[in-house]
Amino acid sequence: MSELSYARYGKDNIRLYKVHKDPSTGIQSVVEMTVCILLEGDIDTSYTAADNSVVVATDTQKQTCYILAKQNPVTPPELFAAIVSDHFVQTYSHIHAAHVKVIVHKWSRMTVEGKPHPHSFFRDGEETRLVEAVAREGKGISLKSGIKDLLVLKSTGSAFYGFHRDEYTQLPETWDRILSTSVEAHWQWSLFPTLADVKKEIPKFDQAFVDARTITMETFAKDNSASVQNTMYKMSEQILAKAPLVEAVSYSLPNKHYFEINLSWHKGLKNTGKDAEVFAPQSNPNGLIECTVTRKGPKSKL
Ligand SMILES: O=c1[nH]c(=O)c2[nH]c(=O)[nH]c2[nH]1
Repeated sequence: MSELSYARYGKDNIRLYKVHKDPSTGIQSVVEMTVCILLEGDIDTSYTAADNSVVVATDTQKQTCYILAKQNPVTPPELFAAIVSDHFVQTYSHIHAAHVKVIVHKWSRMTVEGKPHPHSFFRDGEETRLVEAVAREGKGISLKSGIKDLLVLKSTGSAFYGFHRDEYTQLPETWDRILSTSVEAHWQWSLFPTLADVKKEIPKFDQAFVDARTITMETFAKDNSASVQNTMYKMSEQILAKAPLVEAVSYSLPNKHYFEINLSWHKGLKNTGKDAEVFAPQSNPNGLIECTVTRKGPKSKL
């Protein structure tokens, strides 16, 4: 005998674009996102007994996403994700949880002849803004925000020495190395009891995103890094200090290695240590350093 242990279903890769047109100024603003919706609830019989009466079709979920985008603001993405997830648990008595992920794709306003252009945009980097909302019936809305694919590099100001050495160790210590990573960071908000509680905090979401991005970049640039581990901990601490409603910050940072190349075989060229100028960027393998940092003491309440 077998039984269904867990199930959820929905629509992934819902592509959505919304334009806001200000008739008084002619200025337009655009948002492009990718949405994933997954529903949980009393849906077991659709799997075990071919009972489709409990299925809110994934097409319905997609149409709902478009309708809610038309009827509500899509920014900040935390608000939109909360609205969509809350909708499913409020609307369907047999749906008890809705997971909504939003990826916001970057469109930055063009500067043309020195002025911000009213309706033209460009992609200045692949970095995305992320939100994961989970609405659970009677248990509130959980929100996790993030940033992903922010590629950074510093050409000095990073060391790595004093690490454990044994018969498996070949890596030399270094007091000056290249440090490069593709930043993925998330910050978990304290639980919001209702959608109205999310709405009360709207300005905090964009502020936290700007602060997290600025802290990440400034700490990366300014810290005389002892290791990826130590630098990412310093970033996390500062985000927690800036955003009182955030209860946990996590980072996932690949250490993208740049190897020195010994060119002494060619006419004694000096290209190692302090003379190193030409390096070989490595696509793999890479280090992968992760952490989650929370506040000490009792959990904060909203
Ligand atoms: O910052 C670093 N952390 C490590 O854990 C590690 N391991 C390694 O080989 N290089 C580095 N760099």
